[in-house]
Order: sequence, then structure tokens, then C-alpha cells
Amino acid sequence: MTVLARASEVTRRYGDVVALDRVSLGIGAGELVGLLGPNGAGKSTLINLLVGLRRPTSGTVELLGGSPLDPATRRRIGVTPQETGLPESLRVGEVVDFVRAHYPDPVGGPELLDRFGLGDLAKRQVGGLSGGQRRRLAVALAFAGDPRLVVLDEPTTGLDVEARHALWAGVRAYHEGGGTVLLTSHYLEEIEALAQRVVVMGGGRVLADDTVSAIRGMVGVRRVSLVAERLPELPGVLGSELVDGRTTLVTTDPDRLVVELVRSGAPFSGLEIRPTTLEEAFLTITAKESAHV
Ligand SMILES: Nc1ncnc2c1ncn2[C@@H]1O[C@H](COP(=O)(O)OP(=O)(O)OP(=O)(O)O)[C@@H](O)[C@H]1O
Repeated sequence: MTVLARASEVTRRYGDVVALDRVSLGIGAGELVGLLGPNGAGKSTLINLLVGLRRPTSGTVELLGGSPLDPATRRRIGVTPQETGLPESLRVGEVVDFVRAHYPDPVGGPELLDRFGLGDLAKRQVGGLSGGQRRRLAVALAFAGDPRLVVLDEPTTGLDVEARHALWAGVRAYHEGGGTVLLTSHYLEEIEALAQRVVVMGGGRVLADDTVSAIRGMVGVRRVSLVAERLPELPGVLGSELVDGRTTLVTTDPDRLVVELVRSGAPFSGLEIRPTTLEEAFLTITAKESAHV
């Protein structure tokens, strides 16, 4: 697979703060990669290095086989940072055309707006858009130049469910057409809904880099829930809670737990075993990591 963006052993310091600590990561052509991590994990710093907005303190960064500092290289990518300012007095269509004019082979203006559910707003002044519409427009602009790689820093922060889904649809359409996407998110369901690959960051390092299901498997925690009057002492239980008469047991070994439960002869009903959500997996990974520090 062709690697479109690569960080090799990259460290970035801001004074005494080590924002990135020897991070290595490659984004292959056609991938949709989610970058997940708590505030301050280093996600934005990594993105800024990959797209050439900052330089690493040490290590190397490659973009489309060249340097991210080269304007010709940067013209072939699209970026939406965490915060953007758009000119209030211009109409949506004018902003789109202004951005499109910077690229040799841009996507058609109406097509771009349609992809992000903004088709009816071309004549509206930017100052008259809602927060959600403005954010969608800012994200849509990253796709204006028909880029090979799109980098989105927290694209759906502040969006309601409907606007978020409209934005996801635009990102998906680009990806299904062969595009490559790197996005950061605090919304775990967003990463699960969009990405095939998840890179979990914490404390300036990559803690895990795998598929959503592999990351769940890595953590290996399952939730066993059932209804029972009384439960015996069971092996491997990390935690338990009782909600509306249902007991949920968190365990790393659900098979053994169920065998022991049946052996105990305690009556129970409604047995369900489910994997942890990505959020639970993520919290476990970061908690483990801080325990090591
Ligand atoms: N310009 C800067 N000057 C000083 N410190 C900075 C600067 N930019 C980032 N940092 C620090 O580097 C660390 C990583 O920050 P970064 O913004 O990359 O994290 P993040 O994962 O994107 O967080 P968030 O989810 O809050 O956006 C933090 O400790 C942050 O305070």
C-alpha cells in the first residue's frame, strides 16, 4: 500500500512540554483512520506536523512522498483545523468558489455543498448560518480541491445528531470514492461509525494502533449481564453493578465465569455477554498507561 503520510520517530516539544514522544505512524492510500485520545494527548500536534503547519523537534515527517513544508505538496491535501474563521459577509457559494479557485482541478461547487447537505444554502451569507452549518461548511472546504488526503481535527464538535450524520455522509462518500482520511475525535461512536483503523493516543504516545474490534480484544474485557436473586462468588470479576434488577459483571474471562455460575446451581435468567464499547476499551487502555507512569 502506498503511504501518503508518515511520521517516523517524531518528537515535538513546546518548552518543557513533550507533546509528542517518538511517534511513528503511517497513513496508507484509501484508509480512513481515526485518531482518538483525551485532551492534551498530542492529536492536534501530530496532525499539524503531518500537514506541515509545525516542524518536529526531532524525527521526520513525509507527506505524499515529499516534504509537508512544500506548498506544491500541501495543495494536494485538504485540512480542517479545530477552529476556523469564515468571512461573515460572503455568501456560502462565494466562499466555496474562493477556495476552489486555489486548486487546479477542484470539485464542482454545487456538488461539494450537496455532499455535506448544504445544497440549499449557496446564497445564504455565512454570518446567517447556524453553528452546525458553519462547521459543515468549514469541513466541506477541505474537500474543495479534490485532495488525495483529507485531515480533519474534531470535525463534528458542537454538531447535533442530524448535522453530524450529514457530515459523516460527506466523509464516507469521499472515502468510498477512494479518498484517504485522517480524523481526530472525542466522539467514540464517530470513530466506530467511520473508521476501519483506530490509533489511540495518550501522553504524546501511540498507545494502540489497530481495528476497533482488535482494540476491544486487546483489552479483553466483556460484560456479562443476567437476572438473579443471589449470586455466588465468581472468578475473574473486575467489577459489578445492579441496574433495574439486572446484574452486570465485568470480566476478562466470560467463559469461565458462566461455567462457574452454572456449576454453582444458582438460578438465573436472561444471560447476555457483550464486548466492551470502544469508550470502555479506551478508558482501560489509558488507565493502564497512567498506572505505569
Ligand atoms: N503552541 C503550544 N505551546 C505550548 N504547549 C502546547 C502548544 N500546543 C500544544 N501544546 C501542549 O502539547 C500537548 C499536546 O497538545 P495537543 O493540542 O496536541 O493535544 P490534543 O490531543 O490535540 O488535545 P485536544 O483533544 O484538547 O485538542 C498539551 O500538553 C498541550 O498543552
